[in-house]
Amino acid sequence: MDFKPPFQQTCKAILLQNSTHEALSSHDDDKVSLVEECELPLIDLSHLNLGHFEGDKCMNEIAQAASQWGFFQVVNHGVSQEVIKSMQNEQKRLFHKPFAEKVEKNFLNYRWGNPQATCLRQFSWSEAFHISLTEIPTMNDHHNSLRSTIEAFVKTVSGLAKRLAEILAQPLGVKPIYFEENCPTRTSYLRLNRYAPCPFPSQVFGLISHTDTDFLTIVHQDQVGGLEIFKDGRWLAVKPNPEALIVNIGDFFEALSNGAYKSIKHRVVSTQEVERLSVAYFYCPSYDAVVRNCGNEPSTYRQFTLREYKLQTQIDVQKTGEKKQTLMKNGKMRWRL
Ligand SMILES: O=C(O)CCC(=O)C(=O)O
Ligand SMILES: [Fe+2]
Repeated sequence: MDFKPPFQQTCKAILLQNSTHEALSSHDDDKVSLVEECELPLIDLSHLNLGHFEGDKCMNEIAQAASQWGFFQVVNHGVSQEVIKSMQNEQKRLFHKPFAEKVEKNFLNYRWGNPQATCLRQFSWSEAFHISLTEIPTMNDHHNSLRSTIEAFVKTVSGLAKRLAEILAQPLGVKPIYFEENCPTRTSYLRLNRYAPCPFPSQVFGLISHTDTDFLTIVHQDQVGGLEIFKDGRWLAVKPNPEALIVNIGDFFEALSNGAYKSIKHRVVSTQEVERLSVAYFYCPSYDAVVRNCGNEPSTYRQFTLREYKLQTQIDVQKTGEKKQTLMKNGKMRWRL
């Protein structure tokens, strides 16, 4: 039985339905073009344990990367190469299950493409399992090795996310207990991504441009490459470093920091030849935790909860086919004042 989602048929159907729009489309996110490659700021987390001077320097580097790039990579992060390798093997096994099985059982919240897409630029040529951390202990015994791998990965990555969030919060004057109080483990989640080879990579993205709805995201990408970030008005391809974990600031840290840290747009381009795997850990607050600027200066963001934000995002996606981070901008109805 075939494990592949019907990407090609779906894209053809979208094209048929919407040929005029596709032909006229001139959005800058539409275009897959050759972009320059960049190396993200690389931070060696072992320096945090080298005493005050080195530790403070490392913390400054983290805060600087968050404000200048919104993205950085870390090494000596505590997740062993063995766990990463085993995660990749488990992902392969999981994604290679028959498509019908993945969809019918809605196992681990399986998703593919984008059901709301009305044109190709809204379609993502990828599939994913969205795993809530509360689901992990309840996974049935068929999935013993998947469960133990996920547990090993999450155990380290969740501690890392909290640690990085606390480091980033320090210069903002956010109470050290903030994350302990507002981000219980159960509210974060893991996304296993698979980007299938795509026969027309210049026309459809692996994952369309977006920002992340969380405080921060920790990603491991394999050696294939394809992640691109929007920095200083242009797209840059992130050079893969399979030893490193990528950290990016999400919308909530941007609001909490009153814009000091940047939640920047990113996307994944498709490749024609090989599949690409990545795993992302999303560090989120509980649904009703209030996110507000904690500094002294006047806030450029109005306070909100994850519940409100998700609702707004759903409305935007239904209306426009994509998440509009621009809705964070402006007064009453919008997020950024
Ligand atoms: O696959 C990647 O490198 C990035 C994934 C991503 O941006 C996401 O899952 O939100
Ligand atoms: Fe993302």
